[in-house]
Amino acid sequence: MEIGIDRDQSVSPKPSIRWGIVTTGMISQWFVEDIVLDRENAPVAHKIQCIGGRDMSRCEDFANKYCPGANPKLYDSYESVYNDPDVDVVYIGTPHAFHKQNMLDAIAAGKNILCEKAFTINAAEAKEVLEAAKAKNVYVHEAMWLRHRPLVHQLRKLLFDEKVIGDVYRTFADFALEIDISSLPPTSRYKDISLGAGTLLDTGIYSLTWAILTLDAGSPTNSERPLALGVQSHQEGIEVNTSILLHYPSTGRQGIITSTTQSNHNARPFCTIWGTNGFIEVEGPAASMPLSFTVYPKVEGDANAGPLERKGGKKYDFPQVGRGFIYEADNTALDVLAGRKESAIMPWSETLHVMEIMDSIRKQGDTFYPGHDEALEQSTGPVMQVLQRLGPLS
Ligand SMILES: NC(=O)C1=CN([C@@H]2O[C@H](COP(=O)(O)OP(=O)(O)OC[C@H]3O[C@@H](n4cnc5c(N)ncnc54)[C@H](OP(=O)(O)O)[C@@H]3O)[C@@H](O)[C@H]2O)C=CC1
Ligand SMILES: O=C1OC[C@@H](O)[C@H](O)[C@H]1O
Repeated sequence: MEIGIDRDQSVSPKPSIRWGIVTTGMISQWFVEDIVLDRENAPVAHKIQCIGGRDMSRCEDFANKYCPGANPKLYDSYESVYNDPDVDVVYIGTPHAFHKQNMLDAIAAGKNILCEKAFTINAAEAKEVLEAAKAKNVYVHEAMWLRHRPLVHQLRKLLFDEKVIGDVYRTFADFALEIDISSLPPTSRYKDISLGAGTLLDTGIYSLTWAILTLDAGSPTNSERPLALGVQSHQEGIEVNTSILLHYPSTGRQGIITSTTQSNHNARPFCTIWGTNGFIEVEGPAASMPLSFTVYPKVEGDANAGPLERKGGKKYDFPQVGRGFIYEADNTALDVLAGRKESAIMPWSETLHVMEIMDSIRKQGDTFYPGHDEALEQSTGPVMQVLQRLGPLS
């Protein structure tokens, strides 16, 4: 069957896309529940063509619970999803450590891919995947769903086109999620280093994304490489706290970025952006799920004389459909149907850009993933590179 021909044109005369879902885990559940929602104005009809997992009974339960009525094929292997000729695009929801191999396998079978964040464990793995995708001429897209939200597009328009807060100079962003590592089973993806456990790749990536989106007007196609200084702390060998200072040399803009699994107490708001004429607070349950932002004028007065009152702001609300996965799903479908190989919202260069910044932070923070990071561990870190450039200190 050709891509994009809806099998039931009488009911839904719109383009359609057939998804092969890899894993029955939590994110696959969230993603599938959203994309099968009945939406009047959906630009694409999303079909769950098949579901692949390591266990057939989990696949059955998944299909019954999260896409009843979709009648997908069920497979007890991921390979069967890659080899299903009726799949237009594969959604990969395994833990980060498997993303590289899963994507290489899907690419070898000639499949288009939407793969969960973090795209891979490090930038070298990301390059390997993207080179394979290029050679095979398939679509690959990192599922950084945040970037697809209408809220983000509106916020960046106000920031960089309309300059509603003047010239941006600073952003704070936080992602806090309380996960008691010691009480988790050793097989949990939050505890098992071989699955990619650690806050930066899991949730710090959102805080970093907020800083990039609000400090770098050139993102995603012409991103500037910021200076990134990071510290990380560990519990039972797992990175549980990351704090990063970002500095953009061309503008002097700075970001303070944090992620932790030691507290549920997210910064409120989870993101604040300051400019020369005002500031913006972004709110929502977490940095992955922004629901509104408020634009405030600059707070005037002498801070030394006492606490200063903020003046009333203008609030922009963005009620989401489902959990908010439809935006990346619709855009992915439209890309694939149009024959594009990259997403304009999260192009390959931006995935590499983010992975390279995270590599640099992990190098400084002494967080390495065995079996993935040997080259990174042996490389010269960013702080040493600066010291070497400066020469001997007298
Ligand atoms: N965009 C977002 O908001 C979110 C994204 N994520 C991302 O999604 C990915 C998966 O996270 P999440 O769904 O929470 O993880 P889960 O642990 O809930 O699911 C992962 C699934 O991967 C499969 N799997 C294959 N091998 C293993 C293994 N050795 N150990 C554990 N699972 C294995 C399993 O599915 P099966 O048995 O069916 O093969 C498992 O259910 C991560 O990369 C994460 O960063 C996660 C949460 C939210
Ligand atoms: O992407 C994510 O967002 C929500 C978090 O709960 C989860 O750990 C993370 O993977």
